[in-house]
Amino acid sequence: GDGVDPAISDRSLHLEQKTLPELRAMLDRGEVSSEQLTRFYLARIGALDDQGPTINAMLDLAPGAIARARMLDRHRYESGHGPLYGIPFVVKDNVDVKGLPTSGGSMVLSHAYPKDSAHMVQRLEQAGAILLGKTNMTEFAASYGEPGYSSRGGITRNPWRLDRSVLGSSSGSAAAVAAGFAPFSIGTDTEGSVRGPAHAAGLVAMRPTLGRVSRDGIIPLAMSFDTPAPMTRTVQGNAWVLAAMAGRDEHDDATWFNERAPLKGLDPVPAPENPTPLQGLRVGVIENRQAGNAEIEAHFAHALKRLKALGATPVRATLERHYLDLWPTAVGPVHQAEFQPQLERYLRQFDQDQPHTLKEIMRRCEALNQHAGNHPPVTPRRIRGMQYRLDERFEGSPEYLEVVSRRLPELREHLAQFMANNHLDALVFPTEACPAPPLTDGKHNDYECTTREPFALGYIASATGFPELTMPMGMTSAGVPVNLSLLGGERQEAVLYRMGLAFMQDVADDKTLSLPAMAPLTDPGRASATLDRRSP
Ligand SMILES: NC(=O)CC[C@H](N)C(=O)O
Repeated sequence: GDGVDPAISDRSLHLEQKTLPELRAMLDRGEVSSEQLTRFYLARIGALDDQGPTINAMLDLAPGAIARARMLDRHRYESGHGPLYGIPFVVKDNVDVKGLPTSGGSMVLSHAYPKDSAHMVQRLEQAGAILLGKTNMTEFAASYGEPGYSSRGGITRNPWRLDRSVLGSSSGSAAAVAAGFAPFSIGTDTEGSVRGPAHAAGLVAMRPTLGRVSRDGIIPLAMSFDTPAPMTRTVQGNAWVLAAMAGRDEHDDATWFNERAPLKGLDPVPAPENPTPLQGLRVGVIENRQAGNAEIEAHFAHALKRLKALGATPVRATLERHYLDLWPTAVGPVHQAEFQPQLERYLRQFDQDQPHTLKEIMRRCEALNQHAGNHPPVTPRRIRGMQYRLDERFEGSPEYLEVVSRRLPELREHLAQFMANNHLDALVFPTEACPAPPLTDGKHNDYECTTREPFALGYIASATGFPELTMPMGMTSAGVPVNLSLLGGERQEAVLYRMGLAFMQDVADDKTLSLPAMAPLTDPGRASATLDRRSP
């Protein structure tokens, strides 16, 4: 390559802090080019991911990103481009990208090259987005007590506090956006794998209605719940990304409704003149949930006041008890039954020398560990977890069929009824009852979590397939962000975005709140180190 462009050596641009809408405006005004942006992010990854704070957010980088950016720059002033044109992004390593392995973080799949890119990756690329690389993740997307760890990538660190977890399993996708490695990322969420990391990293994320976005080309965990989800720092940017990803795909039947009920109302909204833009919207405040942390409760109480000041009507809502404890009766049995057969169906696409069964994956994991001596790359707990999946295969069992054909539809039906009866546009609750936990089990005097299931309410969106928007509502005194969730009715993403836009705007205007408005790791010494290092 050539020398660093003067435009990006100008630290006053603070590209690592720019949100997607800000970058869109800068690109449109010609203040920065896509090539400059791409070089900047690659250099920043080079300086901060494997050295310095060792965020460990990234696995493989995509070759050709700079050439693609240069090509897009040549056509940038032509008409008809959408908001993602020329914008770099990163994607979780359980998503197929042609030319890179889909390893799911596992060393045993580090040479598993997919035949093609996932449908939604193709859609993002058609929209002009530039893939920088794949992100680290909890291996195979399920944690067995070690969120954010993979044998290929090691442990992902939380950019807000390096001794904290960024949760999982979309750990690298969250850390990358928070650390300023890309303005947006794609994660996947089965039972909270995007919402948890968004909470831990202070990001906006939408778990869309199941079927809004195709699951084609993604390592399955449990297809009854799996969905890709966009992660950003703003609500507007998030809506842009979801709109580009969403659509019907003949390879995923769940996407059938996208032509009949497309995403609506996600266009840029002019600055609200109206001080009460949420007038007429009713939010159900779940009364009978488990609290786990005093600071989160204080931020939540404040968030409700703000929603009210914006015109929304908070109403007390008491959920039927079993909605508060969906794992054992609804989510768990499906999760156990679906993983092995769905994974093995996915693995069929790979060449002969790749593993095609869960048993073979386990065998190779064990072989790896034997050669590694004292530091097994695959934790024994994970191998036990896979063994459990092998022992409990019951995709055809009466219990599983009962849950998928009766229980899950009932949960959907009853929740829709509950929201309709109470005229609720959304349910509102803290995304997690506890802040991002310490990375190790060591003593941490500044960590409080008094519930065993901080994510209990997250299973509602998984079990029903209804959309959930999560966004920052404050910072704890320990310096990690905490998020607010809005759970909407089926296909009601637009209403959630409307509320989220007003809420985040209001929060940004409130100078008394210390909010994760900027990417962490922005100290100027590090930024310059970033710029001095050359990218490929
Ligand atoms: N993929 C998922 O949604 C699983 C989430 C869960 N918290 C885990 O890390 O195991």
